[in-house]
Amino acid sequence: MTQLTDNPVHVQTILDSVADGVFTVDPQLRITSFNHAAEEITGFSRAEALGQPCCEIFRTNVCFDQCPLRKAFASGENITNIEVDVLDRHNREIPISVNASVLRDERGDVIGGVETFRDLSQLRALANEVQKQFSFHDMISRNPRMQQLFDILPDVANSDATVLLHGASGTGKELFARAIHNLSTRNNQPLVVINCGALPEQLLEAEIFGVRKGAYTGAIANRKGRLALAEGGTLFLDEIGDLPLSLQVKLLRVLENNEYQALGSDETRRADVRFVAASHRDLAHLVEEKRFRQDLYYRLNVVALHIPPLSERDEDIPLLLDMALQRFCHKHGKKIVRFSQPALEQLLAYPYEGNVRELLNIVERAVILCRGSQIEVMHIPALTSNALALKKNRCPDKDALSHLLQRFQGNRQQLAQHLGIDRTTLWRWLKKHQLN
Ligand SMILES: Nc1ncnc2c1ncn2[C@@H]1O[C@H](COP(=O)(O)OP(=O)(O)OP(=O)(O)O)[C@@H](O)[C@H]1O
Repeated sequence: MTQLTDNPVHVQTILDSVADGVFTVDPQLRITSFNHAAEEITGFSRAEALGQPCCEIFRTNVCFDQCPLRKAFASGENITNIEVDVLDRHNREIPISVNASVLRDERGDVIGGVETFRDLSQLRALANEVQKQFSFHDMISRNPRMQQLFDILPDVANSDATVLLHGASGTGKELFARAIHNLSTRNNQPLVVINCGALPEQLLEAEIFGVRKGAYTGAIANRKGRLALAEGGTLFLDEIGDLPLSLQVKLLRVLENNEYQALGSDETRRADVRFVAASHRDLAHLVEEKRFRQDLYYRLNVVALHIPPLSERDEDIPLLLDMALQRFCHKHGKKIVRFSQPALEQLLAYPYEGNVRELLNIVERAVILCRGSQIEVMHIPALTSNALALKKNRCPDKDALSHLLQRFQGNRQQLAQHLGIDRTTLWRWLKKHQLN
């Protein structure tokens, strides 16, 4: 009995009825069949394609080093769902997903290969649309609590009121501060950032309020503080909970009547500045412990916004992973199109105690390590118990920390990077053990 597939016309009709592009090649990779969808996606006609080397017609970014058909020939295994870009007849890049398999005769000898591919343009466009829909001033989130914050931010920004941002490290407090500044009428004046936890008291005072020549040994000239640099604009006081009590009094005075004095000077200056402060610590708790002035707390707490940690917004992780992949591929000039399924599962299950910052670090590292077109499990750091302890933001003991400090020859930036923590956290740890 003759089989349906014995008749080449039937075979072509069957192939043409498939929505995916399909072409076959001989062992020398010359095209032996080309279906209708392949014509549609590539823009080349069947007549043009037949007999040509497949890399002349089906021009992808992996033809020369990662050709799926060659891989299938070499391994004898099917290659599935590789995402690549193909150039159509008019040199437009089209994202596609490719499968490749070897074709054998009855004796098992290789007689060619078949490649099928699906146009992902619409899917990609949809994904971009989703990203846009959930984006707000460089931030992305589909979490209802975050969306509420995005919603009220324009009004908050317009009010010129002091804002207190509360959220764990890496949740995006600085991005919120920037959005508030950019949405406010002060947006044509500077936004100046100062981290209140990163400097010892005297230097911090000089940094915020400015310093008069001779106020202390290192003060060799008059210098403007960040408050003066932010004139007309916004001053973002990060880690306000770390502000020493003496400076809290000074700051309160600026908040109450816009007046301050530079370090070592008795000349009173006026400031026209909007304040946004942030803390990863609960300021009310610090007030109870008498480490933060209650009057300053009330002054700062006019509009308080709480940014939820990433662990309370799982729905954001896939969005952030996609955004991070795009961002770091662009930065490092790579063409990685996705995460493999096992890698994605691992990334979705990750604890991200360092919040969005940690997620970004993990993806950037993976992008740097990855040579192929998708991120694999091996590109993602495994969670060791040591890493887990550090992730919980627990401070290591004094010996361990001092040993690490020596290993990095006192370079705090490198040490913080090594530990996967920000410099402020490291500074707190060093302070705790009196290592600074
Ligand atoms: N929702 C978000 N969408 C996109 N990127 C984000 C988002 N939230 C945070 N990021 C990114 O994560 C990183 C950390 O954010 P940011 O510095 O604003 O956090 P933070 O809360 O101020 O941290 P810290 O308390 O340690 O100073 C930045 O690179 C920021 O761009």
